[in-house]
Amino acid sequence: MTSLPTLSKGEVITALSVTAGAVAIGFLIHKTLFSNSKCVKPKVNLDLQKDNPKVVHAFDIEDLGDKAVYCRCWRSKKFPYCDGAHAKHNQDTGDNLRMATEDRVLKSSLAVGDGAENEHATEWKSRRAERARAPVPLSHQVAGHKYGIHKVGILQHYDGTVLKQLQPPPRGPCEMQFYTQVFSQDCTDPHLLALQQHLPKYYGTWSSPDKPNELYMKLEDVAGRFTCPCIMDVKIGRKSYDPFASQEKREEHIRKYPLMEEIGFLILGMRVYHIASGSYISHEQFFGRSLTKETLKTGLARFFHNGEELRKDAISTSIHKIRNILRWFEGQKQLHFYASSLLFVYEGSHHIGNAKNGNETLTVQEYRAEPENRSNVHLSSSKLKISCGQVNCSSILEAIHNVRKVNGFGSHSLHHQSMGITADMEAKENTVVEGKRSNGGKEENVEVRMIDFAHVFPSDSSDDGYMYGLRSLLFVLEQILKD
Ligand SMILES: Nc1ncnc2c1ncn2[C@@H]1O[C@H](COP(=O)(O)OP(=O)(O)OP(=O)(O)O)[C@@H](O)[C@H]1O
Ligand SMILES: O=P(O)(O)O[C@@H]1[C@H](O)[C@H](O)[C@@H](OP(=O)(O)O)[C@H](OP(=O)(O)O)[C@H]1O
Repeated sequence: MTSLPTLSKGEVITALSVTAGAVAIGFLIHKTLFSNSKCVKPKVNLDLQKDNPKVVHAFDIEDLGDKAVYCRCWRSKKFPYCDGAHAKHNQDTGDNLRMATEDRVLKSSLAVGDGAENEHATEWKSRRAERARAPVPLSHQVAGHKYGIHKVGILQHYDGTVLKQLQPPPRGPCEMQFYTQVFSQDCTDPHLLALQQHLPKYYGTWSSPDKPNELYMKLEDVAGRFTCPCIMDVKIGRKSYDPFASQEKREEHIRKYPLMEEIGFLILGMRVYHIASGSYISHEQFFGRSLTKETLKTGLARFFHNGEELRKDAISTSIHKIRNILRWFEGQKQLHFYASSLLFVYEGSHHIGNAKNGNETLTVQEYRAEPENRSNVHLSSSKLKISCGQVNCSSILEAIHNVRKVNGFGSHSLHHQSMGITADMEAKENTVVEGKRSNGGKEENVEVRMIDFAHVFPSDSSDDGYMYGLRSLLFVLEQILKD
């Protein structure tokens, strides 16, 4: 048996020190390289929802108001909202946390009373309000031009009106000129006054603060007061191009719908509310162009069929309204309308009388009482003066003529003629007070309005092409009713 060497006291102490050092170094190496505990760092979240794998808070942007001040130190008693706990945390630890400092945080800046931050909050508030007021594409546009990369057409203003961007000259300025004259406060021309009731109301011009040079016409939304509006756009007249159209444009229009001359109208688009499915069926321009003399009646009838029944009430009210428009045309010889449309709207929902209160949209009287809008009209008038030289209602013929001349286009004869205006005077009785009619529920559930006036020309004869179209349309509608 081998005996262990005997160590002196000094040797024992040295050996123990070396061993302890080696163990300590080994422990440190192990801890650094292998131990899980290397991940254990001071925690941000000390005690909030510890049984939850992830603490998530979602906020609706619309709900963000003055209380949108969020805790970032995770020590708030009101978490996720800030209670000022970060101040103590910063003091204790030398940290530099603060409440959430996003754009939407209003309370922080307001509470602090810091001028710059208040300005920031005010600016944010106004940006938010601006965003909420930004126009959106009109959801119920059934035909017409669409512009720009996003192919946006008519817009919907937050106040319920629609915005139609001015088309390039001469169309846009001519259309604006036409609306301005018809709805001028100084207007005394009985024909124009009588025409008001057949048009969407005109509320002057509008432009966005970002793009003040893009001018829009602000118009009554003809479908705005309906719950489930069925809408159809029908172009009226034997020619869909004006007398100054190039040969190329004439040929293109004739090629697109050779029957226009004979039929006198063309369905540009429609959407119909189908009761059973609770959804809209839409037809675009190709549908209208595919209709022949044989299929025209059934094609047109589609607009009045809700999948369950033919809405004869809507047809007869439409006929009544078209007759009123025809009467206006029979009494005037000063304007010719090309490529202009009739916009049909009827209430598609089950309950007749469902149309929203007509007074929800501005009446002309209300508009006239509104100073902001009045200044808009002055703006448009002064712009017009530059191009037309005048805005007096009595001189609509010269004004339209001038717009066309300024833009290098010709004009029809400028002769004024005095004519029988009995029918117009009758119609004038009803002028302007749309939405306050008292002739029963049915009328209020149907609209037939003239729209699209980019090609209106002064004349000294009656507009036979347009009247032909109206009579033809009346004939087909009456046939549908009879059948
Ligand atoms: N005042 C209005 N109220 C409701 N909808 C409207 C109104 N004006 C236009 N619309 C919608 O926008 C569509 C196009 O309108 P409008 O005919 O004025 O535009 P446009 O671009 O000049 O047409 P086009 O390409 O036929 O010349 C209409 O078919 C209709 O759906
Ligand atoms: O229905 P589509 O096939 O889109 O055809 C357009 C439609 O006829 C428009 O009414 C017309 O504008 P105007 O009524 O102002 O003439 C436009 O002419 P444009 O191409 O000259 O703009 C046509 O292209």
